[in-house]
Amino acid sequence: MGATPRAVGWTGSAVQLLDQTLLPDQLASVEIHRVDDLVAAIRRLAVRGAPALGIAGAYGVALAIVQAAREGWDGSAFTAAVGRLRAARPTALALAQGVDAAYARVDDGLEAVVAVGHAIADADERANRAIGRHGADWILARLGDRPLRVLTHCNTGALATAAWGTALGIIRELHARGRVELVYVDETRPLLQGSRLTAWELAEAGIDYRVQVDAAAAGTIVGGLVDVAVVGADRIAANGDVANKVGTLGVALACAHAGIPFIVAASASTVDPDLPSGAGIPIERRADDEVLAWSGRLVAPKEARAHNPAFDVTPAGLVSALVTEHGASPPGSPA
Ligand SMILES: CSC[C@@H](O)[C@@H](O)C(=O)COP(=O)(O)O
Repeated sequence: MGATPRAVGWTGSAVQLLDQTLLPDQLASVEIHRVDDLVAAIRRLAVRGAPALGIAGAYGVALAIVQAAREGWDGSAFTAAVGRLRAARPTALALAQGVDAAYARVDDGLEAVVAVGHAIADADERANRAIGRHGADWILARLGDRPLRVLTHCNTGALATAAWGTALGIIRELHARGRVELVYVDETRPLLQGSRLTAWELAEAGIDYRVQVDAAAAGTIVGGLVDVAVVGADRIAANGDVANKVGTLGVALACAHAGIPFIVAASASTVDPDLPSGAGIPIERRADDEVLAWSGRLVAPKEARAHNPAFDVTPAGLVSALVTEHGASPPGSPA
């Protein structure tokens, strides 16, 4: 079982992505040579997960420099391309942060912009390792130093980050300490990041897991089969409200009912100081066919319309602890 390959990289002239839409069947990379191809790759979730999107955003600005030189863009074509990249997915704060940090160095040239992408990736990996340690410490201090049954939603692992993972990084750390009995993996409708990606990462890491449909999560939690739930975040408002993959709120509500901890793991940069509460977090709406079709076949009447928000917002009051690289704290307090 090898280390999970990097989700995002820079080849010297192109963005390299591990195409996550192909997992778990194929582990294959694609090289992206045009900014609008990167925008399309982000929209179809070839690369996804907030921290990985931040790295892709920074390298995407480098790609814009390369493409502009190749195709003779003027300044407004460059700015427009960077704008399309920044807006490719609205909920993950990291994408805009990665694009903005790289764009601020454009006048210093390609290497300076690429260095921003490398620095974001390095900082993310360091943050994730610290999140893993702090999260495992918090959980074991409260639940007792024993093997635990953990539930997670979506994918927050190496595939979603520079390496290691946030919530999945805590699970990896607990496993390294011999403290994981079983992980319940919500499949994560409609795009199955749980069953396709998290289950694959757990299998690679040798961690025992069961995939369950999202609708089973509340019963599993309230039925006493789970000791703790750990999830990631795409954006956290200043008051601690958390936007994460749709279905997270249901997990949090079930944890509150069952009286078990609901832990959010994310780098401190995920907190958006400009948003007083979760009501202001932009929630991505995705295409109807993600819900209404299954393996290319319609599974609803052909006139059906879908409600397909990609994220939901969990109120801070349902979050037992926010774990960042700085430690575990009650949500809404300084991270
Ligand atoms: C460390 S990843 C944190 C979040 O980005 C993750 O939980 C999530 O919701 C990802 O959603 P996705 O739509 O797959 O990009």
